[in-house]
Amino acid sequence: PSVGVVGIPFSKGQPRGGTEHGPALLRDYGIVERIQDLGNKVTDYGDLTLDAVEDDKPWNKVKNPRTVGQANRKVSECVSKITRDRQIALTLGGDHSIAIGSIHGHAQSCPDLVVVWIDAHADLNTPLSSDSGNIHGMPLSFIVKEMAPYTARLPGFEWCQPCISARDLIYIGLRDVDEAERAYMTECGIASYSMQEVDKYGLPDMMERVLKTVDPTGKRPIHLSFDVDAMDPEYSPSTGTPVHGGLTRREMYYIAEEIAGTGRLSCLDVVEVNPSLGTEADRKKTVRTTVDVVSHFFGKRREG
Ligand SMILES: CN[C@](CCCC[B-](O)(O)O)(CCN1CCCCC1)C(=O)O
Ligand SMILES: [Mn+2]
Ligand SMILES: [Mn+2]
Ligand SMILES: [Mn+2]
Repeated sequence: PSVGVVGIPFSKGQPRGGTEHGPALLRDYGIVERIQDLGNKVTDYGDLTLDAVEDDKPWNKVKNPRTVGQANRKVSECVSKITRDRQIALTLGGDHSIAIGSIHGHAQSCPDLVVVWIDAHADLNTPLSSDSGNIHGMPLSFIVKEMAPYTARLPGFEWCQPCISARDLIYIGLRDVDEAERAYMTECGIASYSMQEVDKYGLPDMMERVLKTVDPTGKRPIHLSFDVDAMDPEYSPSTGTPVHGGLTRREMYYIAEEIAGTGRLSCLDVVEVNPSLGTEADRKKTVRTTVDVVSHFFGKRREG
């Protein structure tokens, strides 16, 4: 298959500087070559140029709304182009707010996509419900149509229309969900396989249920949004919002191999690697694990 890689050096969806260096670090550790060596045809589109918007005052408590909105408009245009050319888009973040643009852009060329969101968090707060005001905790509230009654239109997001239904979204790995997010998930009927279900069903059964729930006909393009904090901090310590009790390296390999096995992966976001956090050893461990996991999304199989 052919893959289009784009770096999204962005950190304004959250307060910890460093995620803007994610794309460079992932490239330094050979993420492009690893995918090429697996027989994929890879086009590297380089990094987007993302500027801060002057005088970008908060909206209520929400920080950097115009800067995040403007950046995601560029992400949407880029991902729309890559997926329109029938390439699998690989977006290298950057914080998770970039998923607003990547799903929006992907949906322009693949309107029947489904979203598998692998994360410790639901990222379903709205500009009104968020206690942090960090947009990386809100991306899905801009994207899920059923969230419209609970959210607000922000300056900088005039271009962004919700583009998926709640039934086209499913979570894996949740273990730190805010009260409001839990309520929205119930209200909108969004399916989720938290770490409790991972333990209850075990990965093989769970992955079968995940794919049957969100794509029963087994025909729809998959948008996989991978927040590295879904993994246990033992494997990915250098990330902004680590939560204990996460997925192991082996579990991520299995999930990635199952998704790759569908042959329908159409866009993969890899977000929230923050090289500025933790020790040098933490940084190395985080990026090496992430590059390894990504190779399993693009054809690496332990069976050979
Ligand atoms: C759980 N929601 C948080 C974290 C969002 C993480 C975003 B991700 O992209 O990394 O997944 C935390 C909200 N607060 C809960 C109460 C204690 C302080 C943080 C938020 O800021 O909305
Ligand atoms: Mn996230
Ligand atoms: Mn997260
Ligand atoms: Mn995170």
